[in-house]
Amino acid sequence: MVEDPEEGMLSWDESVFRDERVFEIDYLPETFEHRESQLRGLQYALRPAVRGSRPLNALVQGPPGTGKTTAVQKLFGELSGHSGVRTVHANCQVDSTRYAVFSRLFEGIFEYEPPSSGVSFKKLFGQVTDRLVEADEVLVVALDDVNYLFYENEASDTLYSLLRAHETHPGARIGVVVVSSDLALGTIEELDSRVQSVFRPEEVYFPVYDTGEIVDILGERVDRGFREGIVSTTVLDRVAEFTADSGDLRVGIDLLRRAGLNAEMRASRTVEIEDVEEAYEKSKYVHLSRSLRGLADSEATLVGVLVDHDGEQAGEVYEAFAEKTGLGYTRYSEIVNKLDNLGLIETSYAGMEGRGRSRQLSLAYDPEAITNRLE
Ligand SMILES: Nc1ncnc2c1ncn2[C@@H]1O[C@H](COP(=O)(O)OP(=O)(O)OP(=O)(O)O)[C@@H](O)[C@H]1O
Repeated sequence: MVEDPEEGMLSWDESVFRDERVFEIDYLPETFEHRESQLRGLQYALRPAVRGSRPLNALVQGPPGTGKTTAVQKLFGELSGHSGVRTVHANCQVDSTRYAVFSRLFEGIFEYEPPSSGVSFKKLFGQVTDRLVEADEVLVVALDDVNYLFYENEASDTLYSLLRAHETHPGARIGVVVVSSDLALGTIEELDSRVQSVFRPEEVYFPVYDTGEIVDILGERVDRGFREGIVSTTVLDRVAEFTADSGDLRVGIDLLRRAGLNAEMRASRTVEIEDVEEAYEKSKYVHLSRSLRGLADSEATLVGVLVDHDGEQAGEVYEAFAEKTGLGYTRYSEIVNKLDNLGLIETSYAGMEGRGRSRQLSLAYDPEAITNRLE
């Protein structure tokens, strides 16, 4: 390495990072501390699969960024090493209808995509279950971010098909792990009664990490991601405080990476508190970016309309929205509810009437932060 003559300065070919990939969103951590009891709970539910039996269903709940997806991925990785077990992870933010979920299952099982049109749901379902029976495999399905299936009114149908598969297609063995980060959603209570009567899941809760746990987890990332001596304990503590305030570990991981880039920008060999504080101005929006990324065009359009009509009555906002999209009031109301559930907007009843059109709609984030991320 060529040393820059000026002490403490990075030269062109130096980096504060040892391995920047550990801060990427889809990096699966090697160590997974502070989730022992949750892993045990899930293992208990899924263990029958390795013996060739239908596993228990599970309901995983907890706020965003508390390790739910990572826990499921770890266990699925272990399970898929067993012959006779097939695991498929569906992200309902992407696959938000029953048909899309079953297409994902088809792809996971056959290892190629189903034809893009002309296949009925019934046929797709039959192909999936026939194959499972033929191959003598147990299927474990994760419905991650299941709240999106609820927003589209598809949750009951999807679960009903999966949970009753062994009755409609004898010999099929399917277990479901339902994952939700929307705590306002009473997942089980919101399902149709016909589904509730067959869905008695093992419940596993993921609480937010406390500051000490965050320091442990992020400290491990720092060791892997940064070169030695770059991030001091004081700086790590500051990152952990910001992370604990948001409750979402993603904020901390994003903060570390951005703070490292800021230090490099200053050509500094150490990350300082000021790098972290500057980074926080962006990292605090990781949740916003993630929610916006999952929106359909018409939904994003409504968010855009609200930037210009922030705080107005639902009826007024609708007029501007209809002008852009031509969509009807019913669809508009559904989108408003979804954005409300996602925490992107806040709704309140302004007048005495308490009726739909008199609801007041406000953005839950700084309009400028939204505009920058909508593009
Ligand atoms: N105990 C842990 N050890 C190491 N990394 C962790 C731990 N818990 C979470 N993470 C990391 O935090 C990030 C968020 O975790 P994950 O995606 O599993 O959260 P989640 O609860 O599924 O979030 P959401 O509900 O928003 O989907 C991931 O990058 C993951 O690697």
